[in-house]
Amino acid sequence: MIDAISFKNGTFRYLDQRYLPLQELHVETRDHREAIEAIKTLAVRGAPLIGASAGYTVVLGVNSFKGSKEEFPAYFGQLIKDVEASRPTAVNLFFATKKMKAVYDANFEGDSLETLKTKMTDEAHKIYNDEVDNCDRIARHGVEQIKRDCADILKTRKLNVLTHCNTGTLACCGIGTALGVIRLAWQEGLIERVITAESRPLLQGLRLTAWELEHDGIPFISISDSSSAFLMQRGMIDFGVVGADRITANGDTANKIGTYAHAVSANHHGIPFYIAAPVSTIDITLKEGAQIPIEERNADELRTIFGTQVATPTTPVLNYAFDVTPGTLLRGIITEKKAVVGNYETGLREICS
Ligand SMILES: CSC[C@H]1O[C@H](OP(=O)(O)O)[C@H](O)[C@@H]1O
Repeated sequence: MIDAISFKNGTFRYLDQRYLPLQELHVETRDHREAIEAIKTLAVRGAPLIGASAGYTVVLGVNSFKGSKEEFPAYFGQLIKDVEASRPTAVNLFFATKKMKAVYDANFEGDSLETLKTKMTDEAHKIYNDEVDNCDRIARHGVEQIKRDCADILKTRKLNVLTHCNTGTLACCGIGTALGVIRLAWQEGLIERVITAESRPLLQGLRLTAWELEHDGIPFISISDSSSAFLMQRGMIDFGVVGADRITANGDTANKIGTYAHAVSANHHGIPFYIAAPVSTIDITLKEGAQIPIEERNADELRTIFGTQVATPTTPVLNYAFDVTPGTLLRGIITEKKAVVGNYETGLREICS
């Protein structure tokens, strides 16, 4: 398995995804500020992995505290704020800090700081291990849903699947969410070919998903984001499955910019389009997608391509990192608990209770 992140003996180790696929560079740190920077710069990325990394980052911060127990509450509060300021959209990050705060609330008064640090480390590992398990369950539910929805096609041939950005081990701790569904579907002989949309501007699809699929020996082709509608029109895509960064109570879903366009095209062509994500990505407190904070990133991510200037430094740019796909365009939302199909208000509330 690809070693995206790990935490051993107080050291956080991550594979710096900015250099993939051309260079596999692992970084080790015991400094929570460096770990926060790794999340901000997408050295570490992907909603579930961001959540797990946020948990370990809190542990790094707690471990480096040298003050008195009386000084700890203020320090811990600032640490949580700093971690939560790293990226705004993936709700997994806040799911993780909420878990870490719960350990603090339950144990600070009665425990020594050393015991508290141990309990927080255990919680961070639990966040990571739960996401590994969630991927396997999501994959199972996803494959069963695809077998139902694509049964007619499967009578005569295998399926061609579109995916966007990266939702594999590099994003999810385990086999992946959408890519986990694809991996299991491939193992079960359902997949002819994977079509990975490049995912401008940081090219998570062209660089990372392609690297993971090549690593697994799964046949794929990469396309420009704007090609998906044309391939659908030509009958080259049978279904789409992507990940998520935040899903609201009505099924509206924030995911990498470009997802909405794929979903509109899929809907136009009558092609099933799924979200695959753990329950930790569902924000049931938000009624609809318009409430999701959408990250705007540095304009130079568009003006340059990995260090090469392609537009003038003064070119005006709007660089949204995510868009929001209405639940009405989704065939289903596949979670570790079940595939929610149809009434998302009811179905999502049920699995979040
Ligand atoms: C399995 S969720 C991965 C999710 O996160 C990605 O965003 P980023 O690369 O900016 O962290 C993208 O939205 C993926 O779908």
